[in-house]
Amino acid sequence: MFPLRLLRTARRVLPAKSLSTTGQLTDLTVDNEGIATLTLQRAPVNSLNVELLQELTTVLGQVEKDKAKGLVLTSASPSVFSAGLDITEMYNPNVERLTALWTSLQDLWATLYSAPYPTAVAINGHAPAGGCMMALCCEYRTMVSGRYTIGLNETAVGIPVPEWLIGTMCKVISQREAEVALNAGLMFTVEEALKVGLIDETATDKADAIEKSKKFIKRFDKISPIAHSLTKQRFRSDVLQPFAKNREADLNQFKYVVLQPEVQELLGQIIQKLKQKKAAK
Ligand SMILES: CCCCC/C=C\C/C=C\CC/C=C/CC(=O)SCCNC(=O)CCNC(=O)[C@H](O)C(C)(C)COP(=O)(O)OP(=O)(O)OC[C@H]1O[C@@H](n2cnc3c(N)ncnc32)[C@H](O)[C@@H]1OP(=O)(O)O
Repeated sequence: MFPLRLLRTARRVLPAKSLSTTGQLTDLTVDNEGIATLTLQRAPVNSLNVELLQELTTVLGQVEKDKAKGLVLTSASPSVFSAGLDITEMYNPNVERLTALWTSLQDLWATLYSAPYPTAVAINGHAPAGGCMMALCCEYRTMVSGRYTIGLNETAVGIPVPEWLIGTMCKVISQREAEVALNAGLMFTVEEALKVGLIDETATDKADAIEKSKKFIKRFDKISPIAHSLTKQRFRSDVLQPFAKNREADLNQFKYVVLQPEVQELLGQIIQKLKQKKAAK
């Protein structure tokens, strides 16, 4: 059984910044209404390495412990929300580090997806793969308009999408749209994402996206925290429960897939392409 995470007492409204912490890779601030904003700040593209994944999970635990009214997730980059898993962590990897990478990603997904407080994301740039995964975990998605893309492109980088992530996507867009997109690793433009329901609304800029996210969190001002958290977890339990049972198998499959020579070759080509792109800029 996936442990239920209920907020048993009312959320506190804390004075501005009382919970604020700045880790190396993230920044957490709390406004005077008690809404926490967690900003990814691992330059240049917030790629998720072991340290960033672990710091995010720790900070989410802090947000829960301190009973913030809700959480807005965003990024400090001007054009990238998150580039997903750090590809260099998967290329010619040290197996212990690869294990830590996947275990930390599992922890982050489980913590954010089952968060007992309301969550929203202000997607202020590209959100491929793990970036899209974090957005999908939130209850409300606002994305800044522009030439950005969002989606689960794992198959394009040689990685099969795990069941729990397919389940997360199918809770947001139709199974048909999800199957077509995930099988081929398709990315959505902002307009396409809005059309299929992958995002809930667009924003003119990051400030607008954060304001819209906070407006969503304020919808819960008069809702009992226990009613909210239990209902949310019931909606998500059919994805959370099997995940909890299959964590070890999921980890072993990930390591098996990533260590395949053809996947290593593909990852090497992607790293090379990213380098060439930079050189051409
Ligand atoms: C059943 C079996 C179970 C197996 C389970 C397996 C997988 C589970 C699947 C899903 C779970 C969630 C995890 C998914 C896996 C991933 O996340 S893989 C990562 C996929 N990400 C990408 O493909 C994105 C690649 N990057 C880009 O497309 C672009 O960088 C960008 C994000 C669109 C930004 O473009 P921009 O022009 O602004 O920047 P640059 O491209 O110039 O990049 C700047 C800088 O950053 C480096 N970089 C970019 N992306 C990554 C990355 N993902 N990891 C590491 N480094 C990255 C790039 O190399 C540049 O570096 P520099 O040259 O040193 O400056």
